[in-house]
Amino acid sequence: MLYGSEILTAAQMRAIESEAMDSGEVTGLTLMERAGAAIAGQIRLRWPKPGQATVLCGPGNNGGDGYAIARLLAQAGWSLRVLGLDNTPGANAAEMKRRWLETGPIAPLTESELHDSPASDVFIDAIFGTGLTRPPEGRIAAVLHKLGRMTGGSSRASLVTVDCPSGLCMDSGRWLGSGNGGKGAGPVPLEAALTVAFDSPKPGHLLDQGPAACGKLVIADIGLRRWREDGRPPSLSAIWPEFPIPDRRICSIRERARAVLDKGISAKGPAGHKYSYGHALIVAGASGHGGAARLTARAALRSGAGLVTICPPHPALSEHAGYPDALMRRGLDHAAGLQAILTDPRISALCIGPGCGVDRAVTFLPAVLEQPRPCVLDADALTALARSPDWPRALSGHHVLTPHGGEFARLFPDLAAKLGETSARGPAFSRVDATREAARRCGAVILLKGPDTVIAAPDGRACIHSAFDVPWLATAGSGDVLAGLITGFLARGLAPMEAAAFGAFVHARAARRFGPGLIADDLPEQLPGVFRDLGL
Ligand SMILES: NC(=O)C1=CN([C@@H]2O[C@H](COP(=O)(O)OP(=O)(O)OC[C@H]3O[C@@H](n4cnc5c(N)ncnc54)[C@H](OP(=O)(O)O)[C@@H]3O)[C@@H](O)[C@H]2O)[C@H](O)CC1
Ligand SMILES: [K+]
Repeated sequence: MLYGSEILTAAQMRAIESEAMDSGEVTGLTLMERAGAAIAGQIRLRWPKPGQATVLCGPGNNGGDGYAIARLLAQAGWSLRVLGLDNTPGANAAEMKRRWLETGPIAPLTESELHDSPASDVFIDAIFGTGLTRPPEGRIAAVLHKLGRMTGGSSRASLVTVDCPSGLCMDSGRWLGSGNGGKGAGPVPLEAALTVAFDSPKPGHLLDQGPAACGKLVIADIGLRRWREDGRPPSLSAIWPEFPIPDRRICSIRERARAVLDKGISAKGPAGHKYSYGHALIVAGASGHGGAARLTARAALRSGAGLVTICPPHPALSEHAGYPDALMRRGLDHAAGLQAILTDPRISALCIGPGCGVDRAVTFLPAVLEQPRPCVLDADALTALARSPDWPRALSGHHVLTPHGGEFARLFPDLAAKLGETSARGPAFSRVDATREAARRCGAVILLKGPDTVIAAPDGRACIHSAFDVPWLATAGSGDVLAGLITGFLARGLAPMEAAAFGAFVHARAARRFGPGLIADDLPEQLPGVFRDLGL
């Protein structure tokens, strides 16, 4: 499995925190002090000259962190205005509140007090963290609304959030009380410059509205590693461009990439020949639609598969002449023809869908699905699949489905509808929940495309691949290239979950390497450089 870093849900984080405290080796107050120090440190790193800060403290331990931050910044010469609630929080937060009161006053946490605050270099949102259970309402909703307006848009540089922007569900990256896309009855979504979270990223930092809301994400080590690393494999991990946690057992993407490829039965080595690296077959479509399948085939070739054959109908063969000459072409008109080709045991993976045409995919799907080779189903094949009754029964663990949101909705309309519903209680249903459930139902690996691509296996393993930093990857044909990469890695012998995760990773690396102005044709050409950069 290709891991970037482990992701913990809010409940898992709480459990680890409790375990640490129960051990007697660390107290909750120490953890809170470390959390406060980590955030105060990050603020001082970015604003080295002491300035004016306004800290908004909520009812629980997130608020406790806020009081600790206020005290530490005041000790460092900052001017502070602290807004808080007239409540008695849990013991640790109460102690932090008491310590702050030795330094300065607490104004009521209201919209008008926030409005009257002196101009601030930094606003610190310590209202809700992992303990958010429902959408903010009433007075706190009004405060968040005001905070969003004061720090959004061009002034967003001044908002720092403790653990997460308040109101954001840490398990889903959705604003509680809002429908899909952050719209609905919730507060003005906050747009932070910086979010400092503790120990591990949470799904909500990387999914859906989370990345836009969090801004720059920093993960602070508060000394919980020993209780986190209990030997169990992570059930959810992230692959993302930045790896801010250097001590993680799963941090080095280069090492992981090498290990993943070495595990493939056909890792390229000095003694290999082309058939050792697999043979990928791409079912292409009729004349006029050849580009998509050829992008897939070129990506499969560049992924390191030993041979790639593209199979359009005979009349369309001429359309595929020319570059790349390494690509093999073979006419394919009937399902029986496919069965004949597949008597060659050296064909080690298939792809059907890109540029295939839905009718042709309908014709070929039964023959593709009934044989045991690993196979990527993309684009038109997913539309064709959704049309066949009881389709989940035709799939199994060697199939990889790569739907975008629309294709996912065709295959799993109930899950897509649930993702669009307004969540009145946390945790909200997430893209990880939806993808995991989809994989479980059909027994195949599902890769749900997006800037927050989620990959899930039927056994519950899941991975988020974050590519919010490469918006230019959303270009025509980009998905065809991804399908080709995964097919190539399958042909080389990677397990379906690994092939999908590694495909997503390499795909985004290629886009990142090229930069803006990218078209899908550029992606396969970037792959040699990507592999070289990874030392593969
Ligand atoms: N991870 C760690 O090891 C550490 C985390 N720290 C910080 O602690 C918070 C989590 O603290 P917690 O107290 O569990 O939760 P919150 O502070 O986020 O909020 C809990 C209180 O808020 C109430 N609540 C929840 N939703 C709403 C709402 N919509 N409106 C009003 N009030 C709400 C909730 O009340 P309930 O009625 O739901 O019980 C709680 O009173 C974590 O994020 C970190 O910042 C530690 O400081 C360091 C270790
Ligand atoms: K917060």
